[in-house]
Amino acid sequence: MKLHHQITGPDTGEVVVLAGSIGSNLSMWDPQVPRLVDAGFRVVRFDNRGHGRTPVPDGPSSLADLGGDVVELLDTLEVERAHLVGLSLGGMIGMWLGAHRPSRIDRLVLCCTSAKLGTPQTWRERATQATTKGMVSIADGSITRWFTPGWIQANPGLAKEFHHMTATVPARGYASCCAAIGGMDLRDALPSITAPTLVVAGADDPATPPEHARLIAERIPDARLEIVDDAAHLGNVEQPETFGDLITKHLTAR
Ligand SMILES: O=C(O)CC1=CCC(=O)O1
Repeated sequence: MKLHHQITGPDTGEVVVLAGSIGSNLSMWDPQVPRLVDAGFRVVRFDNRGHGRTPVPDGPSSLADLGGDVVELLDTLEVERAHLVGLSLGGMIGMWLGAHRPSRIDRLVLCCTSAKLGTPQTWRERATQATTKGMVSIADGSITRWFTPGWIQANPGLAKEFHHMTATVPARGYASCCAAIGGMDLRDALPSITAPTLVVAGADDPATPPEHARLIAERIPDARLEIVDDAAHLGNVEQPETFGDLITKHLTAR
């Protein structure tokens, strides 16, 4: 599927693809783009299928479908090899690509993500909630997982914007990506990833807690783990400087 995307930064820069969470759109990466562009990268970010301005697929998707979308995007842009920074569902896409399309991936940063999350039933229920109760009910739940209570209290305007971001995702698009997460188990694929990998977790993330990050870092050869304090699931928004530093240092380390 053709992904709606946005490119920022010099044509000659190494390409960094930013892959986001379920219920988001490419603007979730706003805090990291200027830093990456300053470091000389050409930043490519996209809306997952069924999210933002990318079309809604017919029926459930698999993680291989979402990974295939990114490969198609790289092909369209004539990019042979890119770094990938993914958060949550975006990190799952990154792990899938690292394991199944290793020639297309340079370095990986896997933020607030999991190699296996919940059960197929959990995600069928989430999909049914989206299509029967509506996306405002999904957004009401997401916001409490995405941010710590203190951050929401201190940033009511931004919290409202992120609530709106999820509430306006098409329910069938969200449900399609729920199926991809429910059907995913990347645990046995992790040891085959050869890309230099940084795993970042939010210490207060209730959705993909630090122990999920630890498992990923233990199974990917030579991966490094960082746990960021005072961050829930959208750690890149709650702790933008720390995430920006970690990502940029990992991608530029020689
Ligand atoms: O449940 C949430 O909103 C957190 C989450 C799990 C996978 C993902 O992309 O976001």
